[in-house]
Amino acid sequence: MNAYYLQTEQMTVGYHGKPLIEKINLCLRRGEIMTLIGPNGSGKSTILKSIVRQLRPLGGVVRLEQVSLEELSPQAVAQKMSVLMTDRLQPELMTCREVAAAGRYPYTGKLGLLTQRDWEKVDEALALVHGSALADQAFTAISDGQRQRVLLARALCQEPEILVLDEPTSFLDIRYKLEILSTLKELVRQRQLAVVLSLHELDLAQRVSDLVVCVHNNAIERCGPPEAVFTSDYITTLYELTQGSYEPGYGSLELPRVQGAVKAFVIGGNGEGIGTYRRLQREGVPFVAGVLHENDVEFPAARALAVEVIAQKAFEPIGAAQYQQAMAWLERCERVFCCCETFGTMNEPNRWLKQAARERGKLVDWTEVPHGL
Ligand SMILES: Nc1ncnc2c1ncn2[C@@H]1O[C@H](COP(=O)(O)OP(=O)(O)OP(=O)(O)O)[C@@H](O)[C@H]1O
Repeated sequence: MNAYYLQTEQMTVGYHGKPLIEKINLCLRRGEIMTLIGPNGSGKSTILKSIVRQLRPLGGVVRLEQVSLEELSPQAVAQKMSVLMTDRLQPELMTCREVAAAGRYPYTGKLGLLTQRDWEKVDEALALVHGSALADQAFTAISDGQRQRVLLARALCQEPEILVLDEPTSFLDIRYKLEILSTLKELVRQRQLAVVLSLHELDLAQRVSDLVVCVHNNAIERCGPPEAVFTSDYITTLYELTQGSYEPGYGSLELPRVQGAVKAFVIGGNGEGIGTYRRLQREGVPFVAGVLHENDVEFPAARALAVEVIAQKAFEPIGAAQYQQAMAWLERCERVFCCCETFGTMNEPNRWLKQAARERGKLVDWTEVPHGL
């Protein structure tokens, strides 16, 4: 049986004896990634700090392989668990290689001397996070993102069985965000690590996590696989979104649609309309989109940003009713944008719409439209 590696049983966390979240029960196996999400100040870091003993839980037990952390020596814990928290470390006069090497101390003797083998592990870990070139630079003289990678190397060369990371991707540019999360995913697969982390990037959380834990309203409000958590309705509730919307398919956010008298009609399809919808939104132009198949990749963006979307059921040719509805809007609008170059049997009426717009002198070449339509 694949037993749980990490378990929190009725763990209550908080500060100065005052509970913030009570009776938290979380379970994680090796080979799995658990991600904590939730709004600022909801308690993600507090939970992580309590798991790693930086903060003493106010109640309950944290177990590693069924053994309470209280019963394990600090060195035994350090050989199993590496931690990367957001606290800004400012070690004076240390090179990045020396900072990363601190991860090896659970394995050194009393004098803390590193062997050749230890240094090899340090260099391997630096290479894993693409930090080899930073090795001899002063830790205080590199960027926040570079520092984050060196600290991850420190956590990795500790050769843990479980990694606990608080917002490991903050400060990283998109390349390193992707690289760090892919490295983590690979380590989880190859070394059967267990990983607990907190993330603010919902799109990344959706892609890397086996389990997502939602922290909100002083509770673990929901916990489950990403498919169960990342629904538009729930993410709106979790983050108390009052503006814009969340699109679960891509894990993306859209700004609120522009309301008001409709000025433009967009003939979309094939994903090519998304850029136009966003530009009209940015420029404050209320628009209608159509005729779009409900399974078109751009349908969610159109639904989020257009005043109205004229939709056709998936896999069905555009029907007469939808075409007439679109024509009625087209007649009323000042401008028509067509993002499609190609038409087929399923969207032939969109070609007629484009032709109608051209005949009425309404068809706009987007590239020639000045800003502030
Ligand atoms: N040392 C502390 N003493 C007392 N209260 C604290 C302390 N640190 C954090 N808190 C409070 O605990 C609550 C949870 O904070 P925490 O840092 O765990 O949230 P978070 O979900 O990690 O937030 P963020 O997404 O902004 O990092 C907040 O209300 C915060 O003000």
